[in-house]
Amino acid sequence: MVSLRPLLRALPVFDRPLPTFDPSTAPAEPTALFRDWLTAAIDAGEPEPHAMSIATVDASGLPDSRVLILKDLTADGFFFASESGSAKGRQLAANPQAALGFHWKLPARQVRVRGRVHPADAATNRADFVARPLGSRAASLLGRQSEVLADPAELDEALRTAHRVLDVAPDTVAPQHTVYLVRPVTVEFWQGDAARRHVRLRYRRDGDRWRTDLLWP
Ligand SMILES: Cc1cc2nc3c(=O)[nH]c(=O)nc-3n(C[C@H](O)[C@H](O)[C@H](O)COP(=O)(O)O)c2cc1C
Repeated sequence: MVSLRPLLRALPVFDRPLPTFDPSTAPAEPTALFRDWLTAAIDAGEPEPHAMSIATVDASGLPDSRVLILKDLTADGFFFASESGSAKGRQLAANPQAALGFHWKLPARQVRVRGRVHPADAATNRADFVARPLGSRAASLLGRQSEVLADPAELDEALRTAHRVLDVAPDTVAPQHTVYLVRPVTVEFWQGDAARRHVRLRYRRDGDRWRTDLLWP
């Protein structure tokens, strides 16, 4: 097999104008800084700036990771939605802890979040579900995320059935649809730098307040 190494080594890293980040001006709350950075990523034209990786751990202790969409950010923390019966849903039921990773490539910024995960109650899940676009609701009605798909034709048929169900009963809610809150205990902001003098600022929850540390890059 031809080595990928020369190709990978030739790829530029942080070889573009980048913003600077002065941690001495950072707000007391990480949510405020997250909002600033997300807004900057949107303004910079970052595709899917609200996409994040979420790492969970399975029953054997093996980490797992996938990309999801951030649905909201409040003083409580970071919200996403998925299916409770999926691989991640089962992992979170057994071990309700997760790490989130945001990577905004254009400004070379990363945000890392760690914390406990709390599923929402049935009323919240229902309200979130009915506010989703039709195609997303139909896809969620399949309710088989992460199961083995024996034949792609089964998926097409199941989607047609889900659309028929929603035509007849538009208020139908997928029972597995779950909104999850990640309540952060740490949130780290990382600003990349062409000269590799990256800036890292970590917020740690301490009772009702946040403490901050700079970290060596
Ligand atoms: C940009 C992007 C956004 C995604 N958003 C979601 C999402 O909000 N919810 C979700 O369940 N899966 C989403 N997915 C699919 C997940 O990455 C994953 O394939 C799926 O949730 C099954 O994961 P699991 O088998 O680990 O449970 C998204 C994928 C990408 C690439």
